Amino acid sequence: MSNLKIAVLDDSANASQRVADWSVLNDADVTVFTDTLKAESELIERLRHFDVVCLMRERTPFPASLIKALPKLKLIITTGPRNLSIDMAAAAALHIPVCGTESRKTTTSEFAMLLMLTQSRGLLTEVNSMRETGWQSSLGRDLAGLDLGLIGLGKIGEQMATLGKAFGMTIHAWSPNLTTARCESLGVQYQPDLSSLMANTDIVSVHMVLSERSTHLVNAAAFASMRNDALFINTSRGQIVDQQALLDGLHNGKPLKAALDVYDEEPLPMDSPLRDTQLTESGRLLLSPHLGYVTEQTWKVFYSQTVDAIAAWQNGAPIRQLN
Ligand SMILES: NC(=O)C1=CN([C@@H]2O[C@H](COP(=O)(O)OP(=O)(O)OC[C@H]3O[C@@H](n4cnc5c(N)ncnc54)[C@H](OP(=O)(O)O)[C@@H]3O)[C@@H](O)[C@H]2O)C=CC1
Ligand SMILES: O=C(O)C(=O)CO
Repeated sequence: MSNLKIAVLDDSANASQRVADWSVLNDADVTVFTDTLKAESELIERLRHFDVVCLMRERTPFPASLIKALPKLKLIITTGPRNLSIDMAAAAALHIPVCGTESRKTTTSEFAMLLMLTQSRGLLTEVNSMRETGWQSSLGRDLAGLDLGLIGLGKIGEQMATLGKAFGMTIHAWSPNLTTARCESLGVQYQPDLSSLMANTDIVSVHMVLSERSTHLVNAAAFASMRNDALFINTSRGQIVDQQALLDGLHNGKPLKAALDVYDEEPLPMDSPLRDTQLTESGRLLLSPHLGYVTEQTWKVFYSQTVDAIAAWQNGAPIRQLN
């Protein structure tokens, strides 16, 4: 195959040059785009000459109409184990394989702990007040001794339980199909339903996969059952949480604080109600730009497996296909 044209859609500027070794591919021409286009006509114009498209997560919509409009497209690679923005049936119908990569569970759990620590100590407001020549304005809270509630005890949830215990927290968990046996094996307190988890913990962190059955799982009733002083963290997917219910909850003090890494739409639109300055400037709502998985080590896994998948596909060898 000659002159394989590869498009990489990655909003982390220069990451591809730093961590990927494209030279192992035969006669490949790689172009990296760091801006995120949403309009289909612009995406068609950008991608129509490419044979392979590599998507760094779910920011770019990849519906059937786009897939059908890309005449040269032969292979799609996405980072991570799933990508809900790709119309998998349309790709399959056109015999375009879609490959995924592995993900490091430690990367996102470390970031969720960072959000937890930052919000518990009011770090951002303190740092900002220092920059403005102020000095100590709030009392922080130790994590040790607090109850941590995990919605989901899968790969990342399990890692959160390990980290939370290392900080001296008592770990509780709930998810629709979670078993007491799994909780016992991980030294975690099983909670029978979401409202019990919300009511019995100081910090709640979401670690579920998004699908129809988890969309708006965390709703107004769940926020209403939270403790006073509670902190809410979401590093999973924006749609698992009813955003309006979270905003209403914050205005009513339940949760008292929140930290979000993921949104219904990414990048987060400038006019999103989540950018409520009353909440963000007071430090009650911390917003990060989907950083949970963005580290050198994870990017090396993503890019090395991306390059390997393209090389295998070029050579007719088996590839890790998603379905
Ligand atoms: N912020 C970031 O950068 C990153 C975010 N993530 C996100 O973190 C979340 C957790 O990831 P991870 O721990 O690997 O997930 P897992 O695959 O381990 O699943 C976590 C839990 O989600 C539930 N679940 C599984 N499949 C589905 C489904 N189809 N619909 C609804 N619920 C489901 C299960 O709970 P039950 O058995 O009760 O159904 C499971 O225990 C995901 O949303 C992932 O996208 C991951 C990496 C980086
Ligand atoms: O797995 C995911 O869903 C991510 O966000 C990154 O791998």
